[in-house]
Amino acid sequence: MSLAPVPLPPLLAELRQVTFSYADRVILRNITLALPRGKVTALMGASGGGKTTVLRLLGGLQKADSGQVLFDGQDMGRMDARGLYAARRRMGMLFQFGALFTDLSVFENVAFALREHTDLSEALIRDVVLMKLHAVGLRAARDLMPAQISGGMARRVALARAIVLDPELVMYDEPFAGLDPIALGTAAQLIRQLNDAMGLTSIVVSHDLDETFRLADHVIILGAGVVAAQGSPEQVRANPDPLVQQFVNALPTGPVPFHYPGPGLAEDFGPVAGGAR
Ligand SMILES: Nc1ncnc2c1ncn2[C@@H]1O[C@H](COP(=O)(O)OP(=O)(O)OP(=O)(O)O)[C@@H](O)[C@H]1O
Repeated sequence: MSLAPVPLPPLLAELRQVTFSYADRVILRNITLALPRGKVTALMGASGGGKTTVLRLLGGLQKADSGQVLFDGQDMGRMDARGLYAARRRMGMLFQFGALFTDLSVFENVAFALREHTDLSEALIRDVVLMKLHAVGLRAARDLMPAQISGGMARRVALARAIVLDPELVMYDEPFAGLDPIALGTAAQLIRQLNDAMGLTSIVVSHDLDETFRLADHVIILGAGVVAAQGSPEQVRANPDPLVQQFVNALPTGPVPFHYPGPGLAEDFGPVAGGAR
């Protein structure tokens, strides 16, 4: 008798009714979102809306005030230090401007996590590093120092570093920031290729609307601490919510305010002629 394989749950990670605050400032309000397994999810929204905070919660770097952060069906909020460490080993993170170690070569930058977290032989480390560098097109750049490579290449080295331990979930925080259009297109294509070839699940925080909508299978728009929309790129584009429309059409005015919330003008400058507030 042959046993049918047990199907994997369709979601690799989820936030369920999560609320999170820094001190007494609520950043995320009862949000529920899902990362479908094997897909590229884009997390977008206005600056300061809590996107990086979502990544930090998924990575177990912050704890939710309430609600559940599930990774492969397990509640990260209930894990002890050992469980968290094991979960993080299954994740690769490429954080905003994640700098390379400037005094290590490209090769050593990628090898770093292998040396820290495994006891692989030198020969195996070499093979794994060269394989990852090959995947990002930089096998021949192994001996260069970070100062000798372009910004786009550095981003690709950081990508090779993020996938060196064969993670299941890769989190990219603004992987396209500061890249020219060609390097940006290359980075997006790489994220897609690595996701599909390595059977990863990816989440990409990005402000680049066009590239990100092209790249993603699933889009989540965060606005003012809540999920304004989530679904396929087409579903999100068609969502009539004013905040979503302001965002997908890059409109300067709409529900997302220009000013960071705080005291009124009169409070800082005194009464203004004409009654401006
Ligand atoms: N360590 C911290 N302590 C207090 N407040 C913080 C901290 N980190 C972030 N915040 C605040 O939390 C809010 C959400 O920040 P977060 O970095 O998650 O937003 P974001 O959507 O990623 O923004 P951006 O797109 O500009 O990077 C911001 O208003 C920020 O000021």
